[in-house]
Formats: sequence, C-alpha cells, structure tokens
Amino acid sequence: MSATFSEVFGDNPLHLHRTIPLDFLSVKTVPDSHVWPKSGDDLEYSDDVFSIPLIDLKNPDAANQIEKACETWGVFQVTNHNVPLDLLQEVESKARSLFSLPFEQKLKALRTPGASTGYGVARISPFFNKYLWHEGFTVVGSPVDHARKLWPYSHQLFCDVIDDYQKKMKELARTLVQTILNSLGIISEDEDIMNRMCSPENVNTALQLNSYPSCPDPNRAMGLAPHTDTSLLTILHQSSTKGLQLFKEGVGWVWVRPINGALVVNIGDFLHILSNAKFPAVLHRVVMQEAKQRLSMAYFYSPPSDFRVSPLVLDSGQTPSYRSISVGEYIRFKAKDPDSALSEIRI
Ligand SMILES: O=C(O)CCC(=O)C(=O)O
Ligand SMILES: [Fe+2]
Repeated sequence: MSATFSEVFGDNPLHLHRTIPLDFLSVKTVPDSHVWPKSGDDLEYSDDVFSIPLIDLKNPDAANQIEKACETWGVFQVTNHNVPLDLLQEVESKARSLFSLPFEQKLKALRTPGASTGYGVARISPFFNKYLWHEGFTVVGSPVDHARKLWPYSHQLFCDVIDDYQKKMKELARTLVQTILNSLGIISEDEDIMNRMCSPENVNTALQLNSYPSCPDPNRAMGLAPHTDTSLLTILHQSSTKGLQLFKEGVGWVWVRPINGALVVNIGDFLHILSNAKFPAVLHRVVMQEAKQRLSMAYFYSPPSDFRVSPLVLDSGQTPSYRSISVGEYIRFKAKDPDSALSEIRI
C-alpha cells in the first residue's frame, strides 16, 4: 500500500493546518482527508527475506555487530538492554490508557502552537497533503503538567512510570552512542566529546507516545509518513502489532518485526552527519497493516542545542560530506522543510 515520499509531499507543505487529531472512535470509514494514494512501486517484503539485525548487548561481540548494523542498515534491535520487561509493559499500558481517554479529555492536554509537549498530531503532519492515522503525546522532562489535566486526581503513577522509563532510556542511549562513537574511533581522538555532546544534564531528549488507532480500512490509511529522526539515535518500543517499515536502498520497504522485549534502535540525522554519512539516517514509516490499534514509544536522544555537529573525519584524504551546523539551527531547518534539511548542509 501507500504512496512514495515525493508523491504526497506537497509543493505547499503548510496547506493543511489541522493540529488536532481526528476523533478516530467517532468514524466508521476512513474520511477522504485520510485516504492515501496507493502506488505500485513500493516493494514490501512481508516475510523475513531481509531481517533487521538482532543484537544481544551481553554478547562480547555486540560492539562489532552494532557497527556493522549501523553501516548496513542504520537500524537494529537489541535485547539484554537493561530495561526491565515489566517497565516496557507498564509504559505501554500507560500509553494505552492515555489514548483510551474520551476525546474531549485528551484535548485538555492539547499541544499548543509553538509548544513541544502534549497531545496532538505528528510533527511531520503539516508537510503532507493527507492526514495520518495517528495521535501522539510528547513528553519533554516531567509529564506532570499535562498528566494533571488528563487525570486531575490520579496522575502520579503515570508520571512515575514515564520518569522511570525516561531514566532507563537515557542510560541506554548514552551507552549506545558511546559504543558507536568508539567504533568510529572518535572517542580516542576526542575524549571529551561524550561530556560535551551527551552530558546527562544538557542532552536533549523527548519521549513520544504514538497511537495508531484501530482503522476500518487499514490499506487506505497511513500511520506515519516516511521521515528520518532529528536525533543522534532513537530507541523505540513497539507493541506486538506490526506497522514499522524502513526504506533500504536498492530493496524497498522492509518490516521491522515486533520482538517481545526487544527495543529498536535507529540512527538519526545527527549520527549520520557525525559519521560523515557512513551510517544512514534511516527513512522509516508506519503503515496500517492490521485493523487493530498499534502503540509505540519513541525516545529521541540529541545533543544540546548549541552543540555543533560536523562530520568527524579521521582518515586523511576523506572529505567531509556536510558542513558544520549547530543542533538548534538544524532543528529549525528540519521544522521548515524535513525533506531538504540534510541536503541544505551537504557540501
Ligand atoms: O511507531 C513507530 O514504530 C515509529 C515511530 C516513529 O518513527 C517516530 O515517532 O518518529
Ligand atoms: Fe521516527
């Protein structure tokens, strides 16, 4: 199903202005505004012809496997990641209760224009001519202000689970970035880079809870349109319903199968730039494969806004593919036009 990026990427990207998701429970058919064109050229491998690397972080060879996976895929799944399975289940169940609230209740926590947190449509939504079959809830730091609006008398447990989850994600993200920079030989050249780029106090993080509501006609709807993440890397927990696909050059759209207890890690724009394009910033999307609701929790891990990202080219003779740019400036480029931010800084 579904259309290619360019097909739906309008000339006038701000053509649609809806910031409030559809009240999905109230519709019996997919409205025209949410019907995506079908294009015949999407190759989809529904079986395991190509499978994303699954890496056991306790394996002594894990660092090697991560480097290879970053280079070949830009994405991998990890087990033995030190995030307890019951915490994964709890965060999923909290997300489920949030999105199950009555529509009017969710609107009390609506993300306001210019703000980054709360309930709303996907950030990339305004850049497409069709709406997505998606609703999201974004957390930066503590979720308490919005949680209080959603559950005036009983938000504490939600906040505790979200805090706990973010803490675990932050540790895991740091370990993964460190492993990846080590594999590129960067840390031995610049010992201080982890402190400047990923100090726990200054690192930029966001947790995005995603719901792809149950859909009366999944083949005609799009969960999340193709995009790359504005992060060093993103760690994703997906519920057992399949939907995530990544675009592999020369192959097409490949499924990222849900594996119970495993987390999906994908390279975002910043590690792509730092690696001088050695690691792809993987283009991914969510298709509506099944009629039932799908949930995911994406944790974005990025350097502080004033950190300058540039290709860390170590081999003499290698030329940088991107110019240096501050994280803050890159985020502004991306917010203006997600499709051309990387090419904007390509040398
Ligand atoms: O729901 C998913 O599997 C992917 C979510 C995602 O790509 C995002 O939130 O950026
Ligand atoms: Fe994403």
